[in-house]
Amino acid sequence: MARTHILVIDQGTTSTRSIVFDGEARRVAIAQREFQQHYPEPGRVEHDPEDIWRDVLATAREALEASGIAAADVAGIGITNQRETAVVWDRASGLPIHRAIVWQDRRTADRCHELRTDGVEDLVRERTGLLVDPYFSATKIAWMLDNVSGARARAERGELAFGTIDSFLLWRLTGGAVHATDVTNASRTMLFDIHRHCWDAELCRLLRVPEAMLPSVHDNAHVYGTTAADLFGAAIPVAGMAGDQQAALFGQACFAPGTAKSTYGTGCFILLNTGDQAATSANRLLTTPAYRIDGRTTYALEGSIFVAGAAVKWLRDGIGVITHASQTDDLATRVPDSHGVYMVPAFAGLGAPHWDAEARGAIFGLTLGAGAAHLARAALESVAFQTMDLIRAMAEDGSGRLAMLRVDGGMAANDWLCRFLADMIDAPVERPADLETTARGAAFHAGLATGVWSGLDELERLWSRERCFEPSMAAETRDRLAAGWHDAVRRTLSGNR
Ligand SMILES: Nc1ncnc2c1ncn2[C@@H]1O[C@H](COP(=O)(O)OP(=O)(O)O)[C@@H](O)[C@H]1O
Ligand SMILES: O=P(O)(O)OC[C@H](O)CO
Repeated sequence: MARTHILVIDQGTTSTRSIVFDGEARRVAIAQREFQQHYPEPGRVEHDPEDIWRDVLATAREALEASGIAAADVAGIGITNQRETAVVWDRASGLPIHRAIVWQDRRTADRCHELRTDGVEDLVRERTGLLVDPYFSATKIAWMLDNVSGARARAERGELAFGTIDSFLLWRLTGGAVHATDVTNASRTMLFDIHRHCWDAELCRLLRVPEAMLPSVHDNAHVYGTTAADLFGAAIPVAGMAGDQQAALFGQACFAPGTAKSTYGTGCFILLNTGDQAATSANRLLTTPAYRIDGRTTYALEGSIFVAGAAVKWLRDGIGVITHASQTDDLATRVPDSHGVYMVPAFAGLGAPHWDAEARGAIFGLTLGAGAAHLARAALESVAFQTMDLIRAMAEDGSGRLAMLRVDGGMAANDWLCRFLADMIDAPVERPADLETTARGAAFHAGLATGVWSGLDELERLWSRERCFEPSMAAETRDRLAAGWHDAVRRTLSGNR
């Protein structure tokens, strides 16, 4: 019997999901686990790679069991992951030498400042499409090599391996046989030349990362290796890998230049397909590979927002204003406006277009009339305002007016947010029938590599829309709200650090 199902491992910032898709890309089963975040000091965020591995195995086995599909009927595994998060492990034992340093971690802000002062930024922009920021992996890797005793010498001798989460999982899934990554994850390290498609020796030297510890880099749809037989009862090919934001673009079937998606998870990442052109931005957006299939690269412009759902999580876990994230929908609907309250959620600095690692969160306009509903509304509004700024930046960079924006991620379940977003970007917001588009994108890659699906036309037909939110706000109201937001951002950037 032909193998027709795909198992996807979606390893996000706050949770790990495994999902089984059938040959029509329909979700058959899902298993999910939240895992522990470590905040050892202000500005530092770490994950224990062993927690991640434990949850990957547990959810993959659970999803397989719930689907009723035998491992032998799975055509391939797709992996998609939180990007940039850096793991360094010992090749002989397979054990990490330090907890993973997460993409939100700001500990290397000073080092990045130094690099900018040394004039490295232009080279980084030109070769990698990125800016010098602690967000990306390179300075996190160097930090581990400099702060774990003996690590740098071991890395230089080739005893240590670096990987983003995809690469670490591939290593574990294949029983230590394969050390590889895909082009989208490689491109987030600040070490990968996105035009020549290889690790850049000069950047490795400047950023002090020995090339001996880097994985080999492949297409997104590619058979990377097979799982160790004892893990699932049958060997399964690992046939697709992609960073979660690029996977979401693919899962949203944004295959044509000019199409865009925005994913609302912990952070929010807007990617605009620019075709085979690695378009550059005059507004501090990133240039990044969207996918590479059969050796052909499609690029995207990316706007990276560090805090989206995390602001809602903070309302829940940080200050206890809500007990469940979805309550923000109802709370925001209950009040006619935010009562002049603006939240600038710079909890982890500000990403595009400001790139200010030192900025800290702020709430403006509090009066005695402000309550929980206004705070919840201000948090949701801040996510839409940030999206608006980045879509305007893309338009200024020459993308033209956006015809529509496809949304996904856990927070896109929020109807109020989607309506407000359509108003603020003044374009329709389309929500797909299944919000698990990140996993779908990874499934598409694994399905292409294993022959479950034949090409992009077929994948486009598998996408379906659940709802479209049309803009209806008066331009004058939009301009007034946007002006209030920009004023709050200005004040945050000038004084709050
Ligand atoms: N209905 C909702 N309204 C607002 N925020 C939500 C809603 N549901 C989930 N969220 C937020 O979305 C995030 C979870 O989305 P998810 O895509 O699972 O994130 P990740 O992949 O980064 O772990 C959480 O930060 C949560 O606060
Ligand atoms: O975990 P998410 O979905 O917020 O995604 C994290 C991004 O990949 C970070 O670049």
